[in-house]
Formats: sequence, C-alpha cells, structure tokens
Amino acid sequence: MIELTNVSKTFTLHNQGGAVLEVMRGANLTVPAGECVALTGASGAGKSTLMRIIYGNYLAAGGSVVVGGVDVTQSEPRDILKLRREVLGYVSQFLRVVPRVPTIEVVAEPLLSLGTPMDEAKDRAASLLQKLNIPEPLWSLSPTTFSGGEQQRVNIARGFAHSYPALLLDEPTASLDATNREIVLGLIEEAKANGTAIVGIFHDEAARERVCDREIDVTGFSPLAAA
Ligand SMILES: Nc1ncnc2c1ncn2[C@@H]1O[C@H](COP(=O)(O)OP(=O)(O)OP(=O)(O)O)[C@@H](O)[C@H]1O
Repeated sequence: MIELTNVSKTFTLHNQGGAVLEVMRGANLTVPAGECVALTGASGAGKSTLMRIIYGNYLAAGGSVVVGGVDVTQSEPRDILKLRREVLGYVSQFLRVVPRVPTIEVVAEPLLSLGTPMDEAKDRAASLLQKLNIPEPLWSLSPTTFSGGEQQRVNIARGFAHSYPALLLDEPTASLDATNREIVLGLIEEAKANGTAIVGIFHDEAARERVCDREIDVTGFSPLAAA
C-alpha cells in the first residue's frame, strides 16, 4: 500500500547562500495493508521529513513514493489532493482548523468531501467524538479554544472518520491521559484490522510496542548521521 524505493532528499537553503543539505539517501520502505510501521531514530534523523515526503508535502530529490498505486513524486497537485481525500490520511500532532467551524463539522468534513450524506457523516463524527470523550456541549463550538488534549482528540476523530487505506500518524498519543490513550490505541488496532497501512512516529514506547508490527530506524537513511 505504501512503497518507498531509494528515496533521497536535499534541502536548498536559499536564505543561507544556497547551502545544500542532504538529509536522506537510499530510503526503502514497504508497508502492506494492515501493517503498522514505527519510524524511529534520534532527533534530526529524518522521521518527520520521511512522513512529509510520503504525504507529498516535501518533494523527494530521487526515488519513488507509491501510495495506493500513485507515485506522489510524479503527481500533479490535484492528484495528490485526490489521494489525500480518498486514500491517504494524516493525523498531525496539532489541529489546524478554519475558525468558527463547529467541531462536529470539522470531524465530519473528510466524509463530506467524499460525498457522504450529511446525516451519515455527522453520525460517524458524533460516535467518534463520544468515543473520544469530547463532551457533547462542545460539539457545536469551534475547537480553537479547546484544551491541548481535546484538540488532539478532535484531530484524531477527524483522521479516523474515513477509513483510509493508508494513514500517517504523528505522535497520536502525545498529550493524552491514560483512558484516552487507550481509546486511541484501540482505534489504531481497529484501522489495522480493517486493512489500513500505517506509518507513524510514536515516542510513547509502550504504545509503539503494542500497535506497531515493525520499527524502521531512519538513521540508516541519514547521510548527516553517517557524517
Ligand atoms: N524545511 C527544512 N529545511 C531545511 N532543513 C530541514 C527542513 N526540514 C528538516 N530539515 C533537516 O532535516 C533533518 C531531519 O529533520 P526531521 O525534522 O525530519 O528530523 P526528526 O527525526 O523528525 O526529528 P525530531 O525527532 O526532532 O522531530 C534535520 O537535520 C533538519 O535540520
């Protein structure tokens, strides 16, 4: 479902005399349906960079990044947007929302953008918000004023609203209490059982051991670490 072959990445720092920084070389990774792979490695090894390359936020300098049969290194922006709508989800650490949109709509939006009828999308959003212990009086409010942990749970609800074939998770349990952490790990296990291929960064070691089938240390792909 997710297949990276010989991926490399350089950054050109235009505001620093055009310095070129090679941060990744020879990255290979295959994640079949239903498998969860954790990216590990010290700070600066390239975990976030690899996630951004898979999501199409960073363009690889070389190699191929195929998700659900689409090579994101060769795709037009509109094809990447279609891939993100239908195939590839991303739960980032922080919620980014349009101000004044109610929480229930923020969570339902990925389903609405796929053409799911409003009632059905809102039912799914409500069941996720309930599961993740977001109090019902908050559902009609914008999540901009919510606590850090509440915002993270809204973000997770949104990320799991549609059953994506591929999913990227950036520290999904970072600011959660034990009860909600458990619920999120359950959602990840459910997604895997439904065939979702997952790549994630989990600093929570116990969480990683529980839901991940394999760990890939990205230090092995880092020319900086080898220097
Ligand atoms: N936009 C950018 N421009 C220039 N260099 C960058 C950029 N993004 C990342 N880097 C460099 O790429 C390397 C890998 O960074 P990355 O953020 O992927 O590491 P990480 O393993 O996710 O670290 P952490 O665990 O601290 O988040 C670092 O040396 C960083 O300085």
